[in-house]
Amino acid sequence: MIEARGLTKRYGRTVAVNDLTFTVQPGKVTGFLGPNGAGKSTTMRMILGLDHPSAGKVLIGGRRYRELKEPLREVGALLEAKWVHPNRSARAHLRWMAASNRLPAKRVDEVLEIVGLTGVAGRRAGGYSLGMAQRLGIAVALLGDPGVLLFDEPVNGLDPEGILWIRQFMHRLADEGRTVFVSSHLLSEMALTAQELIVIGRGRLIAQTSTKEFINSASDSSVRVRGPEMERLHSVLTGQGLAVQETPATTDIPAALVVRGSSTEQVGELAGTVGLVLHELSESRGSLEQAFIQMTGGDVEYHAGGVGPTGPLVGTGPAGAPGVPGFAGPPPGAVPPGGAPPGAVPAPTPPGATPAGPSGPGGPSVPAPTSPGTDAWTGVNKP
Ligand SMILES: Nc1ncnc2c1ncn2[C@@H]1O[C@H](COP(=O)(O)OP(=O)(O)OP(=O)(O)O)[C@@H](O)[C@H]1O
Repeated sequence: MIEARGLTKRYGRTVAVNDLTFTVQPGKVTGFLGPNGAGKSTTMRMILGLDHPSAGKVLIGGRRYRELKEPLREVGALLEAKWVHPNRSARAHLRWMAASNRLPAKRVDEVLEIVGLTGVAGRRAGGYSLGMAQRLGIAVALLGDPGVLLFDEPVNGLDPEGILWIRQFMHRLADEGRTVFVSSHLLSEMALTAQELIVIGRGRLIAQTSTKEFINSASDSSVRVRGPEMERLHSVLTGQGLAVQETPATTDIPAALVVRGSSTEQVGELAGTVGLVLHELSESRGSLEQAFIQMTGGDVEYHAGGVGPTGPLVGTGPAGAPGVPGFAGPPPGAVPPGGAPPGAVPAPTPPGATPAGPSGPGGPSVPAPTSPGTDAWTGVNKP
């Protein structure tokens, strides 16, 4: 289990992590979700003792990282894949890691097998693809058979096969009862990977909730319904206080009613009770990414094309409901349609502009201060 309490990190005037309190439970994959610059990597570095909190604390199994007697046996991490000496083979690298952490050499072949690198373990790591390098990084993280695993944006740059492998692998680790904490800036990816979500924006907690609940609340959904007696259908639905909109027919799509704030079950049952025939009854769910941008919009540090927090990326309409008239989009920091997700904390007032840091577009992704010797002891994959 990982517990953060009031965790804060300041770099000069930049508050990278702001009073974060959350818990990561064992036995499931927990996603750490936030836009670029939200403070995910900084938080992970503090969990791993690579950075010191300015305030608050973070505990692994009830202890600070520096208090762990054999850290590699307690926590493994994948922060950046391409850090192995290019001329060293995967096996040689793992043997060196195992020896410097007093771990049995036989564990090297075990982890190579687990990540599927046995067949290429003798090849120089410099020639590995990104997917293979990620697997090697994961093998390093698993060397000490730790109960807690951290992955920082593990699928970045991978092809679909690599993404699927990592996703399934994380599920397997969680099924074994481990604590699996994985960061991403993509809600769509986390929707497929994580059972639980911790969502942050500009270093602050936005929500800690199950992925299912977060998605249900975050993305607007509507029911499309049509039948031969549209007028009667309309009055039955509005008679129940439902918000109903008519959508006219197009060349290939027939006219229908769009019902917000309801479900296909409710609409179908209402029609059924008055004996109305239906020709269509379907649910459409909004785009997750749109919902996520909307939810964290005021907390995004970097916007494409240098657009600020009040620019076009924010408030482009309700999630996945482009073209719905009368919706101008919420102000930055506003809760999504349907209210805040369960477990949501009040949206913060966006602080003043912070200086662009080194993790901005084009900059290195993890500008961690160097801690000589730390890598060998933690198994943290840093360049
Ligand atoms: N060593 C550092 N010195 C100064 N500022 C830093 C440092 N590390 C991070 N920051 C700043 O802290 C904030 C959070 O950065 P962090 O890398 O933790 O975010 P992130 O959510 O991991 O983003 P990304 O997905 O882009 O990696 C950013 O404003 C970043 O510029």
